[in-house]
Amino acid sequence: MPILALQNVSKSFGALKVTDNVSFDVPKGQALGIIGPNGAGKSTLFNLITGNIRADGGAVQFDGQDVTRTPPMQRCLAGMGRSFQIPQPFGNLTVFENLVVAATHGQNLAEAQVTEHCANVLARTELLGRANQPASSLSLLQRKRLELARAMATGPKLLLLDEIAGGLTEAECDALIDTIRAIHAEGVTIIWIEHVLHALNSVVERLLVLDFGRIIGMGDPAEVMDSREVREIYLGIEI
Ligand SMILES: Nc1ncnc2c1ncn2[C@@H]1O[C@H](COP(=O)(O)OP(=O)(O)OP(=O)(O)O)[C@@H](O)[C@H]1O
Repeated sequence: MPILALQNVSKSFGALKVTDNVSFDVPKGQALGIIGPNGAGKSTLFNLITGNIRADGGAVQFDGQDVTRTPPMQRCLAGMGRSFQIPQPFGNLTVFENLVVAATHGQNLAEAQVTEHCANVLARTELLGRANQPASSLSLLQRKRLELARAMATGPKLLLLDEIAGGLTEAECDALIDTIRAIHAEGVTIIWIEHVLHALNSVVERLLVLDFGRIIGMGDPAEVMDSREVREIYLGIEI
């Protein structure tokens, strides 16, 4: 059974069709990459999956349940965690306090378990040494790590990452990839939108390409990247 299934999901903003009859499944434990030109509808697709925006048509199933009309908070409690393209921590709270907020509200964890759970997430995201620092004082890589940690603190079965590698140096990117790989190895299903293709392709097992809200390619990353339509539309290479 897939952990996530979209069937004919559509969304328009006025006359602009941003999600055009999109259907796909994600098996449990898989890492799926999503690529596409700016404005292709990638973040909108995440918003439809998490419930931040309501689809005009179609259905979303998560972990065997129809969640098409379920609010984002309930989807989070059911096991969907996400990072945002622009990190959105509580700047005045410490790194640890940010995780406590996520763990307390994002999953049904007993109060006595919160501290241990958050310490564990800090270790897995390599933020233990920053635990008592205000979030506003972090470097870009640390803010990306905190964004990942906040999503992990909600105890996700499905982790949605929105351009988490953007703006990092090569070395920082490699360090973040190691962390994401380790999370994936623990069995967390991942859907990752990313423009940094080498980072994405070093983690994902399957690639989905969006263009003007439509899926124009899906499958093995190397085969998808090699297809004529993807090379023409996404990479702008004339064949
Ligand atoms: N709330 C909204 N109201 C109106 N138009 C929107 C809204 N959200 C997104 N759009 C438009 O929908 C289109 C797709 O936006 P979206 O952010 O999903 O693209 P994207 O593929 O994530 O782009 P990028 O790679 O630049 O982040 C864009 O033309 C955008 O301007």
